[in-house]
Amino acid sequence: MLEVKNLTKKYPKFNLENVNLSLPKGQIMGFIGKNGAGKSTTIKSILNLVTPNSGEVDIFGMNLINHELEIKKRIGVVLGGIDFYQQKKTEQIANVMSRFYDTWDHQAFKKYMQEFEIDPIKAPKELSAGMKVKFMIALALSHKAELLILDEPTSGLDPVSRDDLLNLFSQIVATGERSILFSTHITSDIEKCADSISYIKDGKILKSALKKEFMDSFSYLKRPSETGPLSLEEIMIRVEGEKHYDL
Ligand SMILES: Nc1ncnc2c1ncn2[C@@H]1O[C@H](COP(=O)(O)OP(=O)(O)OP(=O)(O)O)[C@@H](O)[C@H]1O
Repeated sequence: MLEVKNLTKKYPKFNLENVNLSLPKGQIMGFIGKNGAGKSTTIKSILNLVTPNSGEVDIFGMNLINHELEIKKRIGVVLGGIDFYQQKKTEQIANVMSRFYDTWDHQAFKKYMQEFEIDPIKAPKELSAGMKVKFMIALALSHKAELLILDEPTSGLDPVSRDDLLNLFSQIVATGERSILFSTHITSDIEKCADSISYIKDGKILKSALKKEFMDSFSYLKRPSETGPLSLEEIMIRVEGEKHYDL
């Protein structure tokens, strides 16, 4: 579904260096890293929303630069909230969206809106944070997006809404036909639903692997007294190290 090869993006004070990621069909990849590690920069570079300095992105087996329109019709993207058409009803937004996608299925859209309990006459500004993400997902599923890329979709959600959204992710990929890449710094989100984990630190991928292999690869961080496996939170905290303030 998604192959990222040696993606590099240079900002004046930050470098994204040789990012490699591989996401097969039917899987969820959790993309984790602390604030400022480069998660959003990676996602924007993958989508060509910022121009990478080098590297290649293939989606559905096609090069993104050569087939951008074709590929983007088949993906759904959620980057933060909804900052368009704040005043329009969600159903009016769907009508606009439907014109861009020849795969648009309006019956499916109505069904998703019912399933997700989103009122079609509400405007985005009247939706809660969780509802906004679900509305964006309803739009993506209605144009039959096969790959969903979401930047911190669970940030700002309460534990119940987060759990609900993560269950939805699992159900979206359950048929084996769709894949999801989502970034977060909430480790429990990843533990709950990701098949694979990619960990970015200071602009470099520290490890990208299936969940078990990923967790096992950090067992060297265990202290002698610890017998059970480390949680992802413990792994992150130990990898990042303690900061000492000179107060
Ligand atoms: N447009 C830009 N111009 C210059 N530097 C930028 C730009 N966008 C991001 N950066 C820098 O790139 C680095 C990585 O930022 P990025 O937003 O990718 O991190 P992140 O992992 O998504 O963080 P967070 O979890 O806080 O959202 C930061 O140091 C940031 O200041």
